Amino acid sequence: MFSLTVRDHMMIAHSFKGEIFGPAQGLHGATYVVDVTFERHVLDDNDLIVDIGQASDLLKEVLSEFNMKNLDDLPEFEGRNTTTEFMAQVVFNRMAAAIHAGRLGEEGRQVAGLKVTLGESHLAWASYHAGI
Ligand SMILES: Nc1nc2c(c(=O)[nH]1)N=C([C@H](O)[C@H](O)COP(=O)(O)OP(=O)(O)OP(=O)(O)O)CN2
Repeated sequence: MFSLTVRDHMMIAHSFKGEIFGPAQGLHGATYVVDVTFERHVLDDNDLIVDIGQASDLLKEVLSEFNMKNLDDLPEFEGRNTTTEFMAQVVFNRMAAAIHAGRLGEEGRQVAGLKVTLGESHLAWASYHAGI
């Protein structure tokens, strides 16, 4: 399996519900480093998994939905904790839907799997990884 990773980041604010979160129950900010790995069994005619520029543009567009937002204000996250791992799956779902919609072209549909990793600091990160 071939894999290619592009990186971007998003700055968000959020708060969590639950004693386990301690001080993070209050509103606080995070700058997530977001890595998306595209997996493919066979390279395309240009010997690419996906074009790095197109993949980077798509990731930036997906993250723009959340960048500089207070995630507590977004109705779709009501009742959930927008943890690092939760947001990794959210970004995964957005990327997978965009690829299925042809946003990386017909060749992009040959992407067999994605891994999305959100780094919340240099000490902790979480991923969601699945076939698409
Ligand atoms: N599995 C996860 N655990 C925690 C997440 C997360 O996204 N996934 N996030 C947080 C907070 O948002 C923040 O990043 C850290 O908060 P804080 O309470 O300061 O950190 P710790 O839990 O590491 O440390 P304490 O010793 O409990 O203060 C927290 N956890």
